[in-house]
Amino acid sequence: MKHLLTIAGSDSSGGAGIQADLKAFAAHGVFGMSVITAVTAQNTCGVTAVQDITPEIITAQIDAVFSDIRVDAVKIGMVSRQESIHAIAEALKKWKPPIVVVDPVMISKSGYPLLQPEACDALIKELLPCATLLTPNLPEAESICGFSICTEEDMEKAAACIIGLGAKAVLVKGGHLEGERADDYLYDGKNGTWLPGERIQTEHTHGTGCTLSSALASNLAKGMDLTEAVTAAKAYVTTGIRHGIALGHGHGPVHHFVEMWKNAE
Ligand SMILES: Nc1ncnc2c1ncn2[C@@H]1O[C@H](COP(=O)(O)OP(=O)(O)OP(=O)(O)O)[C@@H](O)[C@H]1O
Ligand SMILES: Cc1ncc(CO)c(N)n1
Repeated sequence: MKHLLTIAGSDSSGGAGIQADLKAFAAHGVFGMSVITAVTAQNTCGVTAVQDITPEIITAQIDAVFSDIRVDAVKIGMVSRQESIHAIAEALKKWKPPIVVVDPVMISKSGYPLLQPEACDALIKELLPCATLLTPNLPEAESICGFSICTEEDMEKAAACIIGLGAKAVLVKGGHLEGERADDYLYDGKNGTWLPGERIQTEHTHGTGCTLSSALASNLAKGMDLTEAVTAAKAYVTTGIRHGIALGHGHGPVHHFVEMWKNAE
């Protein structure tokens, strides 16, 4: 069995963050572990408060896992403070996990900042170069690249810019583009691939980005190549969005289909 670690924030409503990651890991039949970077008070309507975990406790959690257990892949989500980003980058240098998927979380769907403004530079300089694959949405890619992204051509330009900054591969997600499509663009510095996706008309998209990056890390750990891993992860999140759960009064979470136990006997 593959062992996966998520380094991310907790979402009390269970739709995004650590909770989404562990559900996606379970659905992919891998063993999930977690390092919590922040506790958010959050529901389907938005985020009301954030308490960051200290860099020392983040490092201690990472060391506790790696000193005892083989880690086949790491997924990194919300890390809001510069000092926490630095601690994680140092720990990655020390433990050298073979696969690191970085979802550069910046702002929640409801508009709450999950990355402190002064930490954006550290994310670009310290975490981005550790990424086997970086998975920015359009506003995140805009912050990283410093230009606005409105067309598919802009998405391709952003992907090239992010490779130039040191990520080994990048998936620029088109979920925030206007129109009928939710196409994503994968680029590894040599080959570019468009992954077609139809936009599903729904309110219930809480946790799409977290789910996609965790599915991706699982697929890569299981030995799929980049294109296979992204194709399968996009299919997983699309099904999850199609069956989004009308929970609470705001944006309900994507569904995770955990059917593995039926085949376990
Ligand atoms: N309404 C939709 N219909 C179909 N696919 C979608 C829709 N919204 C997003 N996606 C897809 O979901 C995946 C996650 O992308 P998205 O842009 O939503 O991430 P995100 O903004 O980082 O999410 P989060 O807010 O959870 O951080 C991408 O593959 C994207 O194309
Ligand atoms: C903890 C957490 N991580 C990531 C997201 C994605 O937006 C969120 N809403 N909450």
